[in-house]
This record gives sequence, structure tokens and C-alpha cells, in this order.
Amino acid sequence: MALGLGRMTYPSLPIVITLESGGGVDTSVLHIYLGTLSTRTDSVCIRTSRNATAEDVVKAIVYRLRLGHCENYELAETFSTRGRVCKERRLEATECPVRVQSIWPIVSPLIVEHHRTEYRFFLVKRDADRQKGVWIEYAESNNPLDSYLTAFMYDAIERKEYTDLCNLPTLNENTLLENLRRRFKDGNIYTYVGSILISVNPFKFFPIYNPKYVKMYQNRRLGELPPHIFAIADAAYHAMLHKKKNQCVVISGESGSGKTECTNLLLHHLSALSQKGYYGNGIEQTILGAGPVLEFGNHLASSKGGRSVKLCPEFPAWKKRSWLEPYDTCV
Ligand SMILES: Nc1ncnc2c1ncn2[C@@H]1O[C@H](COP(=O)(O)OP(=O)(O)OP(=O)(O)O)[C@@H](O)[C@H]1O
Repeated sequence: MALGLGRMTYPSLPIVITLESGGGVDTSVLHIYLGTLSTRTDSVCIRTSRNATAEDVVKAIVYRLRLGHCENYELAETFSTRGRVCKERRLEATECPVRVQSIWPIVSPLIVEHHRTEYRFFLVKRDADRQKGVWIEYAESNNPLDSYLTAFMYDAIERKEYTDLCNLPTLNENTLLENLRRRFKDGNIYTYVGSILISVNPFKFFPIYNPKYVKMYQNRRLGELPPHIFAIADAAYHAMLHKKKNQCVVISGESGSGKTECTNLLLHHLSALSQKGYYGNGIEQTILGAGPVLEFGNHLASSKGGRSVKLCPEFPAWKKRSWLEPYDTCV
């Protein structure tokens, strides 16, 4: 088995692995999803022959992502509806994933993501007790493969919450606050009002700022995905490119409402967009390094009373590490 490894480039994911095994001439591409096994990438892309076995594929991914011993992992074939895995079966080590994939029905790209049903391969932790080759159906709440990302993407739709307050059927202070409160309770801190983003400070960490999200929000129209600070950064960046004019993002709120953190995240996404795959080469650090000086000016302004508007933040090193670690470690 010869193994050629694609270069790890962010954000142009997924990682590409070329696996030549079994002497096959025709090669096919397999997308293997990683679920909760990785915070850095959603899936890896394997170019391989029809004869490559599930064992070969697992070895290649585990070796490439340095996940430890390949005996601890196996491949699962899943069937999902609206982003949720409803049934799953573990592949035999000798099964050929390309052959399995060739009998999956083709999903039309015209079917919007929320209504799509599809088959996928996942890399999963080996379960020695699980009978191989047998489909297991999941109750909705009992699904180990569903990731935070899936919940983030689909739960609001299923609970019929309004991600944009402009869509509220009855718009008054009560319905507006009730919608914000319900979303906040479900862990959704962001909500749109048209092109304005409301952020409710959670005072706790949510894993929604790692490279999966950076990548997901690139080149997407505002409102296409659930509300997120990265979507605002992306919209401003593309408006700048298209209109060839400087753009301004106004971040306003009470003291302690999270303006500094929002500014950090905006800059984080903007620097990712402008560096075309080479993260952390110093631009982000240089911009953020000016933070304490501007923050001082900001405090002078806000000490004169009223609400403050952020210019550029302080950016303590411990915060950068704890919030953005997976992103930084891919440099
Ligand atoms: N999106 C967020 N997720 C989790 N915690 C957050 C978030 N935004 C803010 N926080 C928490 O709230 C604290 C205060 O936020 P931040 O310093 O950004 O407020 P601020 O509006 O800039 O305040 P000030 O105007 O007084 O400078 C942060 O230290 C952080 O712990």
C-alpha cells in the first residue's frame, strides 16, 4: 500500500489523502466525516481505488490525522435526514467503501440542505460489541454521531425558532424578547435583525469559533447559515472586495456586553479570510497588539458615560489560547 499525503491547507479543507491499494486503475473519491473526533476539520477526502478496504482507509486517516492506534477506529456507513443521522452500520474491515458508495442513490444538489437525505461514511471509535454490517436505527435524542455542529445548524429550524427577528409573525417587545430568551436558553447567542447581529453574552465558552466554522461561513450569503459573528465579518470582507470601499462594523452595547470579544472574533475571521490559508503569520497578532492602546482610548470615552463603541480590543494571550486553540494549532 502506497500512501501519498496531501498538504494540510486551511481553510481549503477537507484534507486530501491519496491511497493507492489493491492495484486498481480507476480511482474514486470518498468523503469520510469525522464527527466529534476532530474540531479542526469536518471531513477528509480520500482518493482511492475500488479495491481499497475499510481497514486501509481507516489506517490512512488515523495516520494522517495522528489519532493514535488505528485498531481503535473503524468506518461507519450512515443514513441521515436533515443533517441528523437516523441509522448506522459498522463496515467489516474487508469491505470496500468505494463499492459500498457506488450503490448509494444520487442526491440532487437542488434539494436544500435542510431537507436532504443522504448516506455518508464516518470514522468512529471501534465498538467491539457491535455486530458488523448490521444497520442500527437511532432514536432522535440518542445519537452519538450528532455533533455540536449539527445541533447548531439544524436545531433552531426544528424548534421553529426565528433566527431573524424580522420574520417574527407578531413583532412587539414581548415576542422579540421571548424569541431571544428561548434561543439563548438553547445555546444560540446570536440572532439577526436583517443584517444586524444581536449577540447575548453567555459568559461561557461555546465551541463555535473553530476552523470548521471559519470555513463554513466563508463565501456564504448573510442569513444562509445560522447567525454568527463570522457571517458579519465575511459580509464586510466581501462588500469591501466588491465595492472597493472601506467597510465599517459598528459594535455597540453596554459595558461588559461582549464588544471586545466580538471584535476579537471579527478580526480573527477577517485575518483568516485575508491570509488565504496561512493562518497566524503575524497579521492578526499585529492588529490585536494595538488593542491595549485603543482600549485605553475606549475607556476614556466610555468613562464619560453612556455606552461604548469598540475600536479594537485588548487580547490577553490566555484568552486566545483557550478560545481559538484548534485554529492556531493548524498553522
Ligand atoms: N461571545 C462570548 N462568548 C463567551 N463569553 C463572552 C462572549 N463575549 C463576552 N464574553 C465574556 O464577557 C466578558 C466581558 O466581555 P467584553 O470584555 O468583551 O465586554 P465589553 O463589552 O468589551 O466590555 P467594556 O465595554 O467594559 O470593555 C468577557 O471577559 C468574556 O468572559
